[in-house]
Amino acid sequence: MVFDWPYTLSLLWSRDFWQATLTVVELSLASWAISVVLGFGVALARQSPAWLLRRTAATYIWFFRSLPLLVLLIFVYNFPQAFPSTGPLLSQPFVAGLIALVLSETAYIAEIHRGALVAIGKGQYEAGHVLGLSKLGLQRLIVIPQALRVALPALGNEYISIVKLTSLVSVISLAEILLVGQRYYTQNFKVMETMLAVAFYYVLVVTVFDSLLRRLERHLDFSSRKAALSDAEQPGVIDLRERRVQAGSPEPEIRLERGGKHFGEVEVFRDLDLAIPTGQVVSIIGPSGSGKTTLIRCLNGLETLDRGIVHLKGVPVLAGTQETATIPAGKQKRHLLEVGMVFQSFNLFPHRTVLENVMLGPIYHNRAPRPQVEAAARAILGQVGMLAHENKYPHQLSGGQQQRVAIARALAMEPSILLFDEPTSALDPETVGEVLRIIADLARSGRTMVIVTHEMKFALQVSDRIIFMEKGRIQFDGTPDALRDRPQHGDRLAEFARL
Ligand SMILES: Nc1ncnc2c1ncn2[C@@H]1O[C@H](COP(=O)(O)OP(=O)(O)OP(=O)(O)O)[C@@H](O)[C@H]1O
Repeated sequence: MVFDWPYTLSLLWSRDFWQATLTVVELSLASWAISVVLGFGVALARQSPAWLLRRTAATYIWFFRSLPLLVLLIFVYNFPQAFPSTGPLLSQPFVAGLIALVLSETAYIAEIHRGALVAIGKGQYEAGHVLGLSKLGLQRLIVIPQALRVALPALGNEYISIVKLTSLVSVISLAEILLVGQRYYTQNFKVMETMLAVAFYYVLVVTVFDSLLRRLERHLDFSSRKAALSDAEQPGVIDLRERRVQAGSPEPEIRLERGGKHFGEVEVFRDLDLAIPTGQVVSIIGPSGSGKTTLIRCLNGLETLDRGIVHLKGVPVLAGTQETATIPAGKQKRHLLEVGMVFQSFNLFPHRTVLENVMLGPIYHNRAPRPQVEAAARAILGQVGMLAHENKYPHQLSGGQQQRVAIARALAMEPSILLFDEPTSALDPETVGEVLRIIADLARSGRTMVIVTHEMKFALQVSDRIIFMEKGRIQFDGTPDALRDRPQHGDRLAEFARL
């Protein structure tokens, strides 16, 4: 047999093949784009706390992954036999092919998204929560950009699979590349020559889109961006120590009334009362597992209380799940913006620069026009000594620098109370000092602060009040001097504080 090269080459500018290639591109892109969006919804539903939603999503994924696409195509195309009213729509091979591909691909893509969503740490959601982002805002600004970057290589792969799967649509007579090839070789019997041209068109589509997806991947890959120092001028340096807050309000800045919390069998605390007056700096110390972190997480709604009420300046803002009082979500959110939080593990948004991290909250809440927010963010970054790093991404910073940015991010929301959850525990000993210096400056500024810490010396130096917690109970609540003056008879606190 002589291979007819001139015939194969002539197929490369065949109008029928180029038309079919356009159909394949349209069908595959539309199927992919729709499945990427719907798949995200199914992935979210798969993780939903609502049992029915979770089960429905899981059943959808199970069913459509089990069903061969060919069966689905024939079923959708012949659906009008049972429901004639769907005829005008589903008897069009392109529409029937699109629906079958979307039904099937949404199930696969949902699992890709789920993998990407799992890769986003709980800390990212918590950081979004303390900045007062709504569920939608959190998805749009924090989750989707990060999940997309994680999922993109697998989504690109799925696109290539879809391009190849479009060849199955030939069974419902859509004039795609394979069907055009079949029509040619059934007339001239030049199977090999025709199929070589068919292969060329598929490879062409895949190669073009693969290179476009790679470009998009590179564009979204913030980890490979250059770490450039900024030469921005410090706009109006404000010394943290000069920003004294008016103290002396009759109501405590924050108050927990009869707080109770347990995790399963473990009761963390019960009937706990705590009131922090405006301008007071309180350090909470105590052995591991005594409930310090859970306590401050309950103060800003990161953990739900079982019992008790949290009041901000006398207004109830959070109620335990077993309380009869309910507080509207909108009211909770508005008030909780007053409570800033700095986490042990920083929880900066890795896909945003230092400046963008600091600006995110005020921009989201429309606190001021963008140039004003930017100037304020730069001023705060200057205060924490991070202005030169404003254009860097979090992974390009040391732990201490990341924590200073996290403090700046919390300050940018102008909270009336700042909670610190072991802010130096994740740091190298060399960088602990730089973060403690910033916190000490803030403490001297008259801000209301609650610091959970294991840094005893630091707590004694900067705090107005020390609380020692053990087994969920407050065992000591007094000034640093009162703690130092305690008789040294080897009790638990003296032993813990090594006084
Ligand atoms: N999400 C959770 N699920 C189940 N148990 C939890 C959870 N978080 C905390 N606990 C438990 O609650 C208790 C108090 O933990 P918490 O983290 O508040 O203590 P801590 O005093 O801050 O400890 P550390 O100083 O080690 O951070 C511990 O027994 C802990 O195991």
